[in-house]
Amino acid sequence: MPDRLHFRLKLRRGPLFTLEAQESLPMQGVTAIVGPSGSGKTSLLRALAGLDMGVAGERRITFCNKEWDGPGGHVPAHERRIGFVFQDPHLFPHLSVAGNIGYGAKRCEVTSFDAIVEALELGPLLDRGIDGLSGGEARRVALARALASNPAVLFLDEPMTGLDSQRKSEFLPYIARAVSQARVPALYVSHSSDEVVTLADRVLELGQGHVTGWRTPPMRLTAHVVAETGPGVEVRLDGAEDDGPGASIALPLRALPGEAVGIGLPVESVHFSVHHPGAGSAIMVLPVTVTRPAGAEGQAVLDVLGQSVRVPGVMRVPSARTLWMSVLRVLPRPMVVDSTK
Ligand SMILES: Nc1ncnc2c1ncn2[C@@H]1O[C@H](COP(=O)(O)OP(=O)(O)OP(=O)(O)O)[C@@H](O)[C@H]1O
Repeated sequence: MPDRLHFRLKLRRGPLFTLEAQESLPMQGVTAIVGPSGSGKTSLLRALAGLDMGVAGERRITFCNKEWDGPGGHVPAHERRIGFVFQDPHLFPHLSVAGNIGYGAKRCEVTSFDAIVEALELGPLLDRGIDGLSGGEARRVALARALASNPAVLFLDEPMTGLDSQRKSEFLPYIARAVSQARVPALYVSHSSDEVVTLADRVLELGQGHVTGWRTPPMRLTAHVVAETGPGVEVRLDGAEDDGPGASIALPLRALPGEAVGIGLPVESVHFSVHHPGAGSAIMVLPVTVTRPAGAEGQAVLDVLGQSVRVPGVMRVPSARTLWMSVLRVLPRPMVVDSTK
């Protein structure tokens, strides 16, 4: 079982808002924290980080069996080994890109500077000043600086704020790569679950200062537009057979034939069977292979027509087993994760 971050908090922010939340988060992979504006996402992250200690209230926080806040005392924020990436990159204007990344590294023993620079493709920028970096480059530098501080956990608070959708979809794979290569767990705050769907292993929802539940991230697949249909487009998964229960889905989206579209299928609409389900109510039936069975965290990895897809651990079946995946219905409709439009 992975280590966990346990917390129980009751903190008053202003006259009208109280963060009252209790949860236990696995410290493995990416945990997205989503919720509407003002629901307390940033307040939660700051409380867990040990910032805002002036706010009166109750705090019990244990990170990987180490008490951060509680009867045993208080670990100051700078000793929690949190790599923080904020909405604003907050880079040091007097330092080069390399200097910014190395700033965190100076305070800790770090051997992975080169690996971080490589994972985030920052090599060509190292000698530059930070003036003139694009929004996406600045975010990569901020992420690299956080990783170089050798963190035990990353806290990402809407790090893509202000980036356009093209830059967002470019930045996401960098986060995914950095998190998996550095093997550091991450809490990722976002307004939009679409934004983190490619990253998150699990999604915690907040509403009005309370945890309202856990949501399973949709299964993400890439498809290509095959036709415009008037109200939208028809998309098809690459490699799907032309006949049989279609591998195509109608999407309410403006896009041109040939364009790639990322779609998220709600897991409630996806079923698996050992035998072909035959013609029925499925709008899509596809053969899939189990690449990695569900582990402790309940995520299995499947090969779906050459795409690697993570799904909750419904299948405790051996590797290499072939199954049939039926998309029975799509609730409320396939979520458009990203597109070039
Ligand atoms: N320093 C403060 N003083 C008074 N009220 C505060 C303070 N910080 C936050 N709040 C209030 O706490 C509530 C939660 O704010 P918070 O920033 O945690 O929400 P959020 O979910 O991160 O919002 P957003 O998505 O807009 O960033 C809001 O009502 C906010 O006005």
